[in-house]
Amino acid sequence: MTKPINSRDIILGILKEIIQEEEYSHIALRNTLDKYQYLEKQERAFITRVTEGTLEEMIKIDYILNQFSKVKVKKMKPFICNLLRISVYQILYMDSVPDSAACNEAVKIAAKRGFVNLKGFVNGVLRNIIRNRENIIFPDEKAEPDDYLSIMYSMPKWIVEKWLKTYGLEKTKIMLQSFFHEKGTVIRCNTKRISIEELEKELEKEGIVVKPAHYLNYALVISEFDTIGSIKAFQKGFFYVQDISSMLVAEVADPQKNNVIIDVCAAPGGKSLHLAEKLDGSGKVEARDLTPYKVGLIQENIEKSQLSNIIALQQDACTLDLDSVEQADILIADLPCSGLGVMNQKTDIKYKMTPEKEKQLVNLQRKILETVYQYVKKGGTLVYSTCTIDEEENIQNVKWLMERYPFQLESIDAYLPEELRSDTTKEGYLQLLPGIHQADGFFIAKLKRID
Ligand SMILES: C[S@@+](CC[C@H](N)C(=O)[O-])C[C@H]1O[C@@H](n2cnc3c(N)ncnc32)[C@H](O)[C@@H]1O
Repeated sequence: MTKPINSRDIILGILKEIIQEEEYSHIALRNTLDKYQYLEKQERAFITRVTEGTLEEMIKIDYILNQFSKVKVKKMKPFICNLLRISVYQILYMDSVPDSAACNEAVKIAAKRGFVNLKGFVNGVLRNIIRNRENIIFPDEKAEPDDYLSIMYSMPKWIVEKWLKTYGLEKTKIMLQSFFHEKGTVIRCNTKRISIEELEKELEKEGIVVKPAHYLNYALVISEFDTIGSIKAFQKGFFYVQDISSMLVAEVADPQKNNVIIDVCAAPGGKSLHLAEKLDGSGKVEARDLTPYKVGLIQENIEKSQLSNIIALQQDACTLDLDSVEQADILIADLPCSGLGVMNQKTDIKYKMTPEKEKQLVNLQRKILETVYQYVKKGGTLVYSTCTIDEEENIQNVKWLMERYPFQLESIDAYLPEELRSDTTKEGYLQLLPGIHQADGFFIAKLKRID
């Protein structure tokens, strides 16, 4: 008989993929849970909680480990380091796991994985933390606010510094806190297939908890389900998983009958599908992306949606497609970005993004914009969006575009719920901030071609 697989071993495998092999956290976790589908729901929940929790709290956990271990985190063997991290997470954040169990399991795993000589070290560090959990010394909030926020909310210091400068202490704190709140999964009803009331009933029949979402009446928040893929209403294409912020892109774009829409960075297709749905069978949406794999994802979603006015195409947005010049009534530029507005879903982003990578992304965004603006018809619309909250990737790119090319911002107030209207939306752009607004951190600007 094969030995049952230990959940903590599974968690360490996932963390290795994310931290050492640079896999995205949501993909590594999803692939592993798919592989171990036979595990009990409770065990799957434990794996998810410890993996996500350890990643969410990793800067703080490393800070604590450095305080109680002679060998600093940077010098530890990666496997032992991750083993200590998940154990500290269980000790400090999970009442359901007795301290002794977290510690003993860690020691057993160290021995089983060939680190017999480090059993004492693992045991010593963890017992030291258990004994001194009330005596951990953190940076002083008043004297060193950057360090304090960075450690208490496990956010790299360069991000904290940037946000403090742009948004001030109060908003930065709210945003940092928001990444720790469970916000449920937001879905957009495919109103061409089912009404929102019927969808609600279908989901409730499957035992799913359903609540209305903020801002838009065709969106819902769902919880208490195993995986999205296992929900029948999802398999039938009755809804799409999408945050409200992304839905607002189609609202702001405001497509009209027979419009031609080009979405230059479309995979997996959320915004394109929403726009096609709004065109109500008329016009055409070209949903483009860089690789066959990404185009395949869009195709899959088109098939599920059963919409007929949308096609998926492979096209590099940095290369001018002459046939598209001045063809689009609406151009959607939902560009690759640092993703710093969606860190509650993709926890590892904060560790993978760097100021240098962000600069490269700004260059890429500008390269794409200077190519694809040409596809907009005279008098047509360009909607620029990102899922980040850094000004360099957002309003500064919009200004950069307007300085060089014939575009001007246009008020978006008419398309937004009252609570989201402000001076900037009157001017033509919206910066959603996590925790401050009831949506992901996201940026949307609407520009009209004026030559
Ligand atoms: C923010 S995501 C788009 C999300 C999508 N609009 C949606 O709503 O589902 C950015 C996309 O840009 C694509 N991308 C990156 N570089 C690209 C390029 N040079 N040309 C076309 N697409 C690109 C990525 O593959 C990724 O799918």
